[in-house]
Amino acid sequence: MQEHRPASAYTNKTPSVITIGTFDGVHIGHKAILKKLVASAKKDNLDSVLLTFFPHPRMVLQKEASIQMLNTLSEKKALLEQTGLDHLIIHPFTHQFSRLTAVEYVRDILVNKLHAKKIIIGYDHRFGRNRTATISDLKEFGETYGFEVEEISVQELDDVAVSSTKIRNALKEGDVETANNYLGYSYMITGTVVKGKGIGATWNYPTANLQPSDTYKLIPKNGVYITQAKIEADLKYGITSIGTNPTVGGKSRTIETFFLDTDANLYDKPLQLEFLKFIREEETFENVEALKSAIQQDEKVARAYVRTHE
Ligand SMILES: Cc1cc2nc3c(=O)[nH]c(=O)nc-3n(C[C@H](O)[C@H](O)[C@H](O)COP(=O)(O)O)c2cc1C
Ligand SMILES: Nc1ncnc2c1ncn2[C@@H]1O[C@H](COP(=O)(O)OP(=O)(O)O)[C@@H](O)[C@H]1O
Repeated sequence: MQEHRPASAYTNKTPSVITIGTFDGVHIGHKAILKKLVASAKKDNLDSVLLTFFPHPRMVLQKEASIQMLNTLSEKKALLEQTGLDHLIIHPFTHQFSRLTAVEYVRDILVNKLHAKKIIIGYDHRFGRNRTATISDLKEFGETYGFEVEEISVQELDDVAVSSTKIRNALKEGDVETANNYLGYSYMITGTVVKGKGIGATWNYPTANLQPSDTYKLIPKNGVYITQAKIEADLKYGITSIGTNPTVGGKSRTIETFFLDTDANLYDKPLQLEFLKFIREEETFENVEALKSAIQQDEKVARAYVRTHE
């Protein structure tokens, strides 16, 4: 897969089959559309192209600082890499770009730049300044400029939209198993290990504090989870606490993991944490002793899980 950023960096001249969208999560519904795209490219000797916008239009137009995404851009790239897609075009969504009229966008970008022969797109796709153009406009443009439009049905699109919303909602409820079923892989948070208060190690439960790489990444509900991560080339299981650590008077939210059976030094190292199962809610314990025995119990639960999953 070749990456092009922005669209003007795309210089390939091979006629293409294109789909357009955020594809946040690259979940099983998205994969079905991408499979269709890649198969269509093969059949008609076209290059498959995904045109995506980053930052997300809502981050730019509505200044939604709180927007939460299932994938960071680099996670999305890694997931798309596995689909057989030929070209990923990441175009920055700016105010200026948003003012392109439908005809300018179709003619200058889709046709002249990307050499569209076919566009596979949802029935409700809207584009151009103020999102006024519809799929029937796109079909008319297709007659003028010589490309075909394949419409993704209500049913197919509903499956996609529903699973995206369901994944977000499931994660916000801590239900990572449902989220993972829709994603087709384990939900992950990517980032770097940073210093914490240094309390964990004094209890024999050192915890790697994960600082997510991107602020827009959706963090699952506060609570304790079974997780896994690659530590120095080995896959290790962990117990991860997401929360404000109320027992020790914490204020800000942290993502802390005690990894089973390792004593690796993880400070300043990259970490990609995969979420496997919710164990329990975050609690405010009477004292540190009660917290420690709760963590011991969490470890037992995790070890039992590992035994049945290895
Ligand atoms: C598996 C696990 C479960 C935890 N559960 C809770 C909890 O329910 N309530 C709480 O206040 N802190 C909880 N903690 C967080 C501890 O308070 C935290 O690890 C401790 O403050 C050490 O932080 P440090 O990395 O800054 O040293 C949990 C930590 C782990 C590893
Ligand atoms: N099994 C382990 N799980 C997590 N971190 C570990 C483990 N063994 C060693 N470490 C190291 O210990 C650090 C955490 O120790 P801790 O006392 O909790 O300090 P901090 O509060 O700075 O996170 C981790 O960042 C990592 O470098």
